[in-house]
Amino acid sequence: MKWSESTWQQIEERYESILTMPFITELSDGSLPREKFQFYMAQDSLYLEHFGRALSLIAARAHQIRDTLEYMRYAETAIVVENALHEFYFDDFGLTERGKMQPVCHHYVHFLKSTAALDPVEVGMAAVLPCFWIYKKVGDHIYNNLQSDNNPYQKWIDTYGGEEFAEAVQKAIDICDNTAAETTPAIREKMTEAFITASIMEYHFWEAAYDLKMWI
Ligand SMILES: Cc1ncc(C[n+]2csc(CCO)c2C)c(N)n1
Repeated sequence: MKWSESTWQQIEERYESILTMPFITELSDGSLPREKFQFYMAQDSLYLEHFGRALSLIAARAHQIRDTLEYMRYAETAIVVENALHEFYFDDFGLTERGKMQPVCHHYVHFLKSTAALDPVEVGMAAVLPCFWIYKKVGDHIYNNLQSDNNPYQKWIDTYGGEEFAEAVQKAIDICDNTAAETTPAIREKMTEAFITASIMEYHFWEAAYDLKMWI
């Protein structure tokens, strides 16, 4: 069994629990309160900037030059393309500034950046994978269960349902599988651990937005 298959099995239950979170169900039916989405967008905008930096570190450290190129593209997409989505929502939802990074976003980006900088590069690759893979799965789930054609969050939903995004995600999974196959059992184990930790952080990112969780 591929590394990605056995690792996904270990987060399957957590993934299922993401699908029933109020943030996700209300985003799907369009009833999510505006202030919760605003909180999410502002934090996500900060997240993307640092996620792009983590991807750039991985790009620099990748063993294969073709993987370097791939992670450079991911970094560019994270910063440029995804930011366009945020700009749209900033205008549309009356957000003027991103504000301070709040606890869950802070925890997640620091985990990603320290893993990308200090752990073996294989572990960094595994740590950033849930960001792609979970968003793809959640995006598809929402897309397939759309209840209204007048959803204020439609643009967000479309971003993660597209074909181009699907290809990028599959490529990131394949790189991790090839990397896992070539590395040691100890590093493979650390890859799995990092993947699980990042998956848990994805859950908490949405939970924090719904609860508007801020520093005291
Ligand atoms: C908390 C959080 N996690 C994942 C994503 C999704 N995402 C961000 S960058 C990227 C890949 C390159 O575009 C993907 C899939 C997000 N927006 N926010």
